Amino acid sequence: MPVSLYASPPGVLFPRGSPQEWGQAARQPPGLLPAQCRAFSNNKILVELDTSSGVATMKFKSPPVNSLSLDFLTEFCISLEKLENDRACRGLIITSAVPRVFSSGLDINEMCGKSREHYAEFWRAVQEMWIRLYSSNMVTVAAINGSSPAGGCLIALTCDYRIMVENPKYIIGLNEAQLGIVAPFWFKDTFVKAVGHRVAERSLQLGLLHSVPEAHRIGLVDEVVPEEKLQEKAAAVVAQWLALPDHARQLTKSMMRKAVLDHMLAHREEDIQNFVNFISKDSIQKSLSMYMEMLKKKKS
Ligand SMILES: CCCCCCCCCC/C=C\CC(=O)SCCNC(=O)CCNC(=O)[C@H](O)C(C)(C)COP(=O)(O)OP(=O)(O)OC[C@H]1O[C@@H](n2cnc3c(N)ncnc32)[C@H](O)[C@@H]1OP(=O)(O)O
Repeated sequence: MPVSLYASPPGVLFPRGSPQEWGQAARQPPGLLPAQCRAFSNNKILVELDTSSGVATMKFKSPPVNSLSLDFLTEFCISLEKLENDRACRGLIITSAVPRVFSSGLDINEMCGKSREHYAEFWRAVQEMWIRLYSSNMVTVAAINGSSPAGGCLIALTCDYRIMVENPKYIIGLNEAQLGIVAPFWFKDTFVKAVGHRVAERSLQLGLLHSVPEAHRIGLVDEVVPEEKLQEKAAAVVAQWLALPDHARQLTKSMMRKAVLDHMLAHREEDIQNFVNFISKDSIQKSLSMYMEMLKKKKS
């Protein structure tokens, strides 16, 4: 019997209704998937569950860069909730269906020129995503097949294990400082837990985006593999973790993560107010606009 880490997840984000109804229309037509496979999909995410192994693969499919918009985050949380409530699912591999990018992080458009109410709603959705993934009962593995800055890196850090594809063009890290913004305390805590205080402090202050070998060296990713080996490796890692009794692994996970999770939950509303006040400042809006301009110029 799975042990619930947080028996009643916060769930403030969702329009209450039936999560079962969601995605039905997008189910794969019969015959395209093996009998032991179930799939559901929405605009931005595809999930395939292999019921024989109990492992689901979640693929981000929101081109051009899988940025974490409010819609994306909502669909992500609903997908996580569905899997968490599905007794057939014990493990989750998160990866990207968009070439060369795992996720570009929070959608900067959601943080520019919007109302305070919008910023609050957006930030609550970012928190919700992290809470659900960080407290998940499932074994979670990030199969990072592309660049993964800022919020994209946070998703990977929030998983139990990270495997990244070796590619000299891919980068990963919490680069918020480079945008003139600040990674909040729970991003920082998640990072510190993975790489240790000294490495995290230097990386955060400088807003570093690490190459794949460097990310491996500092412990930001656990393993590096060639692209063609990624799915096989991720499946092997999940199988290894799932070989343990669920209750022992889940309680251990809960114990290891409790302090960080409790700290965040205790300061959730304050964190939303901090975000809204911070992001509404003219100087921050200017920094973000300049960063977006820079991204666009880089292309031309
Ligand atoms: C006191 C403390 C209080 C606490 C305050 C809290 C403050 C806020 C904390 C916020 C926390 C997290 C922040 C983030 O996650 S911000 C997002 C940071 N992300 C990045 O810096 C990544 C930027 N993108 C890239 O580097 C590259 O796009 C890429 C991912 C490496 C891919 O490169 P590419 O060459 O394949 O693609 P590119 O041509 O650059 O981009 C294609 C189009 O996508 C647009 N775009 C890219 N990233 C984003 C994004 N994050 N949001 C929105 N749009 C994005 C890009 O502009 C291109 O658009 P277009 O085609 O030109 O229109």
